[in-house]
Amino acid sequence: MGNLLFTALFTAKLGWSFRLLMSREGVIVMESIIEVNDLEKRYKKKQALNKISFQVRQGEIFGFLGPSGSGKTTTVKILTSQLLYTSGRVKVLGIDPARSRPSEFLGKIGVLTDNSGTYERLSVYDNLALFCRLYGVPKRRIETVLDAVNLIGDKHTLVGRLSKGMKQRVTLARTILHEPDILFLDEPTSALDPVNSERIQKTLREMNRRGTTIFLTTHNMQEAEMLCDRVAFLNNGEISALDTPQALRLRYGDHSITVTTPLGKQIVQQDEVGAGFIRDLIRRGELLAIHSNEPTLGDIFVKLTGRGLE
Ligand SMILES: Nc1ncnc2c1ncn2[C@@H]1O[C@H](COP(=O)(O)OP(=O)(O)OP(=O)(O)O)[C@@H](O)[C@H]1O
Repeated sequence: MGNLLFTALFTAKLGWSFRLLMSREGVIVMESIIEVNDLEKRYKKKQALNKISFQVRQGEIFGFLGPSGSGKTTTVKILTSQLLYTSGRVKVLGIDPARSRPSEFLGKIGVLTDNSGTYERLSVYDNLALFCRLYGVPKRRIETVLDAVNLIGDKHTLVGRLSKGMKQRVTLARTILHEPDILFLDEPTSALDPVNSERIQKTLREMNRRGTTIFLTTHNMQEAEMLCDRVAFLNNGEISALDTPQALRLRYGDHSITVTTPLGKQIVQQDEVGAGFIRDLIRRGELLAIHSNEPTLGDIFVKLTGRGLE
């Protein structure tokens, strides 16, 4: 962005105001929707975040991956104005969450964390109706969000009678009720079975296609691979890598291929020697199968940090 000619050219209205910048080449680019610089958080003696920096672009699904205790929830709480930070600079939709006015800020974001409460003694529908009033959203939105989280058939059930996974889906429905510009999701599918995880992931992709930026924390690497445009690896309060899943796989893969021949499996490097070997196998009709050995995000995490994501 160093070669930007003009800033603040336009203020477009897409739910919130964002600045469009024009580069020297005349290409319009969008500013970051989340900007974090040298963010530090100390809880008494515990250094939970150690000067982390990252940006999230408008329209991205950004994954924050890290094992338990790495600082994911702390980051989400800071970004959503639930927790004050020790030092650094943080901007979400151009606002410092620590200095935000709840009435201005909270209507623009949706937050799903452990403590996103629902009322156990109210039905699913009445819970959502309450939040419709709070956000000034028409009640007809309730059917749409219940369908998105696969709870239409349970709308008259008391929330207290639902399973943990179903409660998590009610909370997600509440989180997306007011169509926020940014969704912060802390482990959104951790309590869900595979069918409902898939349904929620589909809903998130649809919301993203309609323009919602999503900040997702997870230690589920398949989920991150499937959903995220870019991921950051968080370890002990520090970011050890940040890029698209594909770029990370290319950078940290060993560029080898597994070939299956009548004699069994063999690992071959992607170089001239390997190419010659594969050509010979094809000529002799002995190449039965071929697979690239791309690492998973979990493999890369272990390679970089020496520990797993679980
Ligand atoms: N209120 C608190 N007081 C003291 N230490 C805390 C507090 N909250 C979190 N921590 C510590 O800060 C570090 C980061 O915690 P955080 O909850 O952000 O991690 P996480 O990556 O979200 O973990 P998990 O996946 O288990 O939720 C941990 O060492 C945790 O013990």
